Amino acid sequence: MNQSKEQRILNFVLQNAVRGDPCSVMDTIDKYCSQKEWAMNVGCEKGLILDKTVEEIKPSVVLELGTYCGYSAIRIARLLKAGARLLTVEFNPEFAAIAKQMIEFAGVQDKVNILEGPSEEIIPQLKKKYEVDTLDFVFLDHWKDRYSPDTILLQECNLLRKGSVLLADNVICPGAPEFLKYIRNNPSFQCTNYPAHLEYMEVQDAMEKAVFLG
Ligand SMILES: O=C(NC/C=C/[C@H]1OC[C@H](O)[C@@H]1O)c1cc([N+](=O)[O-])cc(O)c1O
Ligand SMILES: [Mg+2]
Repeated sequence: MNQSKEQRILNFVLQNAVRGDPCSVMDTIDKYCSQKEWAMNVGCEKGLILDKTVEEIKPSVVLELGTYCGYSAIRIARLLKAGARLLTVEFNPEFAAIAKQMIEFAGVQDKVNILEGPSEEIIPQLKKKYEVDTLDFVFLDHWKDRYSPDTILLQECNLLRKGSVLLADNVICPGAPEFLKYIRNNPSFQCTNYPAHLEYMEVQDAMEKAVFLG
């Protein structure tokens, strides 16, 4: 049975990146996906916006929705302080298995917990099963039509506190119009838009940051 694109990306990393070096893994994934096969990693341009947001917040507890191959999980985890942790949710078991190997190769596995399953099932479990009080930072990069229902669910589960920061990828391409409408009209959120390009393409995209005001 021929390999998946995600398996080819992992193999390229295992053969070309430096084990234990997160930047080397990120650079190698970006190299493969810009030169050989496009894939939906946040990429290096939008990755810098993600880096700056994480460095600004210095979060202790991070939730990522949409792990895929683990590129952004590695990107975030490499910047986390000692004792801080990233919970990343992935619905697709094949992607979760690839991400696990990618994260271990990068050497950030001690900071990352991959939670397999649909976000709408996992979010309500975060407090009791995963011992989360509130989330300092949430990176939304999963199904675009889940961004607003999951943001509502995070609030219903009391997982946001005054100052919690959401950062959403792809609000222009593929687009998350319902999320933008919801979040920009909600007085409980202070929104900022960061124009950028779709990963590895000369196509307009943007990220949206939303700070929960409590
Ligand atoms: O669908 C996208 N992301 C949805 C990801 C979905 C993943 O999370 C849940 C699902 O199991 C999948 O593994 C996407 C699509 C494009 N795109 O250009 O098509 C670009 C991006 O950055 C994206 O995050
Ligand atoms: Mg994305």
